[in-house]
Amino acid sequence: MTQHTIWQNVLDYIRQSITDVEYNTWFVKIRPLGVYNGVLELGVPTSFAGEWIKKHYTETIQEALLHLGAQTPRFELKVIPGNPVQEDIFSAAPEPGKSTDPRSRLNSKYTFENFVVGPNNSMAHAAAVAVAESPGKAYNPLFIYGGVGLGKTHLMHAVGHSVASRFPQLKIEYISTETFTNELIEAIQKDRMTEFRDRYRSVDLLLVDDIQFIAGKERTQEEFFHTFNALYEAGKQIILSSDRPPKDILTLAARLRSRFEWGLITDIQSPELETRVAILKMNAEYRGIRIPDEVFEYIAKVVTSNIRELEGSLMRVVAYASLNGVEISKQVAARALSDVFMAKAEYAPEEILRAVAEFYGLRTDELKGAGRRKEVVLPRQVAMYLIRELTHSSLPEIGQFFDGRDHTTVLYAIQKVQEALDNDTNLQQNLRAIRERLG
Ligand SMILES: Nc1ncnc2c1ncn2[C@@H]1O[C@H](COP(=O)(O)OP(=O)(O)OP(=O)(O)O)[C@@H](O)[C@H]1O
Repeated sequence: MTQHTIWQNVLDYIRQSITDVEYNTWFVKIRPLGVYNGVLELGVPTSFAGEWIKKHYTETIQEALLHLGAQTPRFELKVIPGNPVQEDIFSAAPEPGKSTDPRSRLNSKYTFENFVVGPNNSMAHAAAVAVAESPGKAYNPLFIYGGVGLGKTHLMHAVGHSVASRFPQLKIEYISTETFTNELIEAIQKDRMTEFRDRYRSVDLLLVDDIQFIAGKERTQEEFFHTFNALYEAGKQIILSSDRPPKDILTLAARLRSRFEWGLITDIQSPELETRVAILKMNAEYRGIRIPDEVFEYIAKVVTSNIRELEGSLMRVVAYASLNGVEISKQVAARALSDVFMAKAEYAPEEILRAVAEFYGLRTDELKGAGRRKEVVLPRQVAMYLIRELTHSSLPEIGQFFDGRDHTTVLYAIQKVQEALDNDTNLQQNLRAIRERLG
């Protein structure tokens, strides 16, 4: 099992530095065979592929192993003719739009059985179970919101799996808002609107991820409005996920917002320590890895941000121990995670501006510009506040960045946000979400 963990991490790292063509030609067919005395053994389909990879990618692979914490990065290539495709336990998040069978877009790991219920998500979980038991009848739509990597997609897919096995005749469609938008644009361009409408209006369960991205997209909102109505009136189930509640999705047409509020709105919060430990244990069990309890506790204490990072950290510890030929212990975990948590991010003002603009569904030039519309003023103040907090920029520099404003304007904005943060839990949550986006 461990070699898959390591290889998946290596691939994730390598992908950032090579082209898709290189990746698909040389890396997709490599199979991790095992780790023997700290040496990662990799299976390649032909000796030609082996030689090519050795000649051109040795450094790339070694660098990835170093990054994973291997003291001496070593790997060996073995020719495995016919190279059987193994079951991928790391089935990546589904890529909507790439498959023709909507059910295959559901990630097989994202089931109710694999979902740990804690105080942070029990309401959302209960609502999802109720919907899975009687789609279209319990809560419609079900609107799940919460920060990055906290399990919204997992819960949606879990409903999909459960409905698929209980009611095999029902048609299920999972789609991200981005894909919905892209498909809509394509349908308009290719004059295929009838097909597009038929497809989305004939489903029994529609799962739409990241609906906050519909903000500011008028045509998509219009089309989604009609899809929503058609399904709702026919008693079909709709589940929506978002990083914020409907009332905080600015530039969302009022008629859509009110529809999103018709059913049940439920949130997922960050998990507390016990739930984080339980999630780590479940993950290890799912992947067949044995780890001492104190290591779970250690990881759960240092990684508090989100569950995706929690899982990533567990995998890093497993990979680190295996590559260095040591048993997993608390000390080893601390070493494996040390550089991850030492590095404090330094952001560029542009990056922060972009994250704030995206969050509020605005353009960056609107944030920088002179507009005094209510919807722009607060986001602009938030951007100034975050730039001050997360960069070394001085007040005059920030003023300059915002189209040459005076530093007193920046100071005023920062004070406004500071004051508001004292008792505005909504704003506190929004700032947390933006920081999470920055990573
Ligand atoms: N309660 C849970 N129990 C077990 N695993 C969980 C739980 N919540 C989240 N996870 C895992 O955490 C990872 C991130 O979850 P998911 O992708 O559903 O988050 P998300 O809220 O949809 O994030 P994003 O906002 O980035 O779309 C997944 O691997 C998921 O299986």
